[in-house]
Order: sequence, then C-alpha cells, then structure tokens
Amino acid sequence: MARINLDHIRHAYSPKAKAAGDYALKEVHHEWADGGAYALLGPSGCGKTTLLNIISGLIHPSDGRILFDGVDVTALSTEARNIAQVFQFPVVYDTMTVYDNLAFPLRNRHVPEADVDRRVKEILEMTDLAGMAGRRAQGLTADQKQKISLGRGLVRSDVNAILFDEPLTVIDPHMKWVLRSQLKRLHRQSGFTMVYVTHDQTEALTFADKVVVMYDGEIVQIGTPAELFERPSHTFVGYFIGSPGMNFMPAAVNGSTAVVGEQTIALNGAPTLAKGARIELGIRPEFVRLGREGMPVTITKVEDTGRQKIVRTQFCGHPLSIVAPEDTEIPSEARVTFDPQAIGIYADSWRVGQEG
Ligand SMILES: Nc1ncnc2c1ncn2[C@@H]1O[C@H](COP(=O)(O)OP(=O)(O)OP(=O)(O)O)[C@@H](O)[C@H]1O
Repeated sequence: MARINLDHIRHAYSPKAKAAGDYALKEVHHEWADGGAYALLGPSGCGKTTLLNIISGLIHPSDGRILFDGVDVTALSTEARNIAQVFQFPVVYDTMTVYDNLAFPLRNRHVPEADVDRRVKEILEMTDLAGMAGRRAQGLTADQKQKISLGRGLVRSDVNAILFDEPLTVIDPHMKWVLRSQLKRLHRQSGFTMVYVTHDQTEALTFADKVVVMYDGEIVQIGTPAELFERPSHTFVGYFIGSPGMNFMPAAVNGSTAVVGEQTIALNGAPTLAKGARIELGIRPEFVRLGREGMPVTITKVEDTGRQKIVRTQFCGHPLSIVAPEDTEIPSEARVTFDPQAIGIYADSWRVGQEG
C-alpha cells in the first residue's frame, strides 16, 4: 500500500505541445492518501485513462514526477511499481482453470501453496465463482471472465495500489451492483490504495471515499460524495453529479443579493468577485421549494419517478428543475423559493466564497 504523490504532472501526446490546450492532462499536483479509495470520474476524453496510465507506468508524463511513499517511481516500469491492474475487458488465460487463473499472480511470486489456496478461496467466494473453480476459463461468458480479472487484481496482498479502468463495463447490471458493494467492503477490510476510473457517477459515488472529478484534461474537484453534492467547486461538477444536475442561471451580484432576470434573491453572504467575470447562480433541484409563495415559475413538465416528482420549469427565461416530495401538490400558479444556504455563486465557472 502506498501514498501517491502526483508532483506537477502534465502530459501531451504530441511532443510539439506548447499551449495548455495541447495537453491531454493539464497540471495535476496532489497527494493521495495511503489506503484511500479514489474514483476518477468524468466524461469520455477528459484524461482519466491518461492519468491512470501515468500512475501505472504505461505512460511516461511529459512533465513532473510520480512518487510512491516518497520514492520517485517516474522512471520505473509497471512491474517495478508493484501494482495490480484490472482493465475494461477480461485478461485471463483460457486454457487454465478459474482457480489457476486466480492463483497465477501468487504462484508467479512463489507464495507458499497453502497461502495461495486460502487467498484464492476467499476471492472465489467474493466474486461468486466458487462453483466453477475447476472449470477452464475458455467457454465462460465475458461477464464471468471479467470477474476472474477482478479477482486476479485483488488476489495479492503486497501491492502498492490496485488500479481499475472501467472494470464493470461488461458485467450485467445486477452483478455490477453486487461487485461494487463487495469492492467497497474489500477496500475497507484490506486498506489497499485503490484508483478506479469510471464515467458513471453511481459507480464512483458508491465506491470511493474521494471522487476526483475531471473535465477537459483538468481535475476540477477532489471531494467526498457529500462535498461534491453540497459544494461543487466548478459548474461542471454541479451538472455532472446529481440527477437532475444543478441549476445554473446567469446572475448579477450586488452585496449579499443576486439578481436573476427581474428577481432579487437573498444570498447567505457577500461574495467577492473579480470585475468582468461571468457570474452564475447555482442551486440544486433538491433545494428549490415549490409552492404558492415566492417567485413565479412556469411549469413545463412533471416527471413522477415513484419516489419523488421532478418538476421542470422556466424561471425568468431560464430552465429550472425542482425535486419535490412525491405528495407535493402542484399549484396552478406555481412559485418558488431558494434556500440561501444552498445557493452557490460561480465566476467564470468556478465557485466563489461568500463571506457572512
Ligand atoms: N495514444 C494517444 N495519442 C494521442 N491522443 C490520445 C491518445 N490517447 C488519448 N488521447 C487523447 O487524450 C485525451 C484524453 O484521453 P483519455 O483516454 O485519457 O480520456 P478518458 O477520460 O479516459 O476517456 P474514455 O472514457 O473515453 O476512455 C483525449 O482527447 C484523447 O483523444
């Protein structure tokens, strides 16, 4: 297990890169805790795999260093970094049995056979493969083979970190849920440093203690699931986390009030704003109260999810989504109020502090 330091890392696939936009990964400078469970979350092309491959050693970064427990491993191969990896698609030996596939990484390192047996049996249980331990991998479904790959990633107990690159893509939805919960439990039991790449927010939020949200080659926030929900640092985090995502509207700020269209909205404090910045007011749909009091909205659609209502409205010419309790009565002349505590002010997409 190791603490991972990403020391001023940047990466461009073209050697001619100069401008920030030429870098697939813009500067990353962070320390990830020993034993942490991190999810790299973001849309396709944002740089998740590039960052993971820099940690594993498959890619040598254009700039910066990577350290495991304070030791510079930038020049070391994947093997020398002593990490386990699980990829999107299964990597198994077809002619070996399920048991031997799982035992392989241990036997390769001359682990005593009694320990191999104990560990492989634990992993067989965990991945729900115990019933097919003696079967050859050849002929198993993609789903079953991927469970073997996951098991092989988890079987060693002496690795510095385990890296997962969208490992549940080929797993069926029910098993996905089971494996996700098992991985979380295994992380708690084992204390491995784990880094898990996904573009699925549910996967990231259930697995990770800390979610690393990436957008356009940049880490825009590292936070607990609650922090990402309550205080998104960047408008992208607001959109991407939550369902529906956060509402954002162009606004002007005057002391401790914001003006959206013709409405004046009370804030929790007075944000400090740079001149000329593009200002937006952000509020999560869960913190907009729908009723007969407050500012007028026009309802465009009501979606009933069974547990709650998602009410789509127009507010001062801007779309505004509201999550309302299932038993909410929808008034014919609907109005809304915003909880000032839940309002965020964003300047050029980044959240600004509000002084009380
Ligand atoms: N080998 C390569 N050569 C040139 N450009 C690349 C290479 N690999 C990735 N890129 C580019 O780098 C950027 C980041 O890609 P990366 O694969 O890291 O993103 P990602 O977030 O993992 O996406 P996905 O979820 O689709 O795998 C993209 O613009 C991609 O086109």
